[in-house]
Amino acid sequence: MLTVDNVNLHYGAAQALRGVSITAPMGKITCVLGRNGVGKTSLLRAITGQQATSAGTIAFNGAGLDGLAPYRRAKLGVGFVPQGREIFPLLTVKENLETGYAPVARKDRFIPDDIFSLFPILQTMLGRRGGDLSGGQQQQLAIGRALVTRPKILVLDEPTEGIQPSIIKDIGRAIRYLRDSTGMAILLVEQYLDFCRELADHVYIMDRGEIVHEGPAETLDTPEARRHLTV
Ligand SMILES: Nc1ncnc2c1ncn2[C@@H]1O[C@H](COP(=O)(O)OP(=O)(O)OP(=O)(O)O)[C@@H](O)[C@H]1O
Repeated sequence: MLTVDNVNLHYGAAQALRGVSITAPMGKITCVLGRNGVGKTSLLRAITGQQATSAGTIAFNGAGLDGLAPYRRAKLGVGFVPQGREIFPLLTVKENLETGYAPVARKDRFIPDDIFSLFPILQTMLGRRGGDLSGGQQQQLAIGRALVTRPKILVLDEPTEGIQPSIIKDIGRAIRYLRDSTGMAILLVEQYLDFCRELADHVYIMDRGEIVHEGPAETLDTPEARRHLTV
């Protein structure tokens, strides 16, 4: 499992994470909710190694991640689907998927069939440029690219943002399938409450850089949880 223990993160003098502790067990979907700007993306940046922490520890399946560069964490099985998707617009869908080869052994440098079973549209659009895809298709491509790296934990930053409902359903199904078929850990950050309530095994809520609530998905309906989520 992923263990984040008492982590602080600063941008200059501004503190974005304050003593954050969470776990994301294998075979479970863990969801972190919270309003805009409470530190959700910063938490994922700390986990994936894009932003240095100023205190605390992060470990995955017993291996300390602190101080490791993002590609080293990818090699250890941390797959990341960033906010805004970060698809290469001028590369084809196939080439975008192949950018996921970097951290994998030479023998594993192929695109697993599962990706096309989960997202058939990617197969039909393999030769199209990433920039020509719709937002929802780009999100599927971003998840596909992360799966090419053979992650043991999939970390997703607001996968439903700006995406039409039918594709949100497909993405939810894919995340559930990945949990059940591969036993990977899934950690996702969201603002969309219903998506988390349906999908999550365990939820955390953040407010102003801190974890302020933790529990099973049903606890999202308690007045205390709602208070932290309403604008
Ligand atoms: N590169 C940066 N430099 C300085 N401050 C930053 C930087 N990135 C984020 N922040 C600040 O850190 C705080 C947490 O931001 P963060 O993006 O982690 O929140 P978030 O919950 O993911 O929000 P959103 O839902 O908008 O993505 C905010 O106050 C934000 O302004």
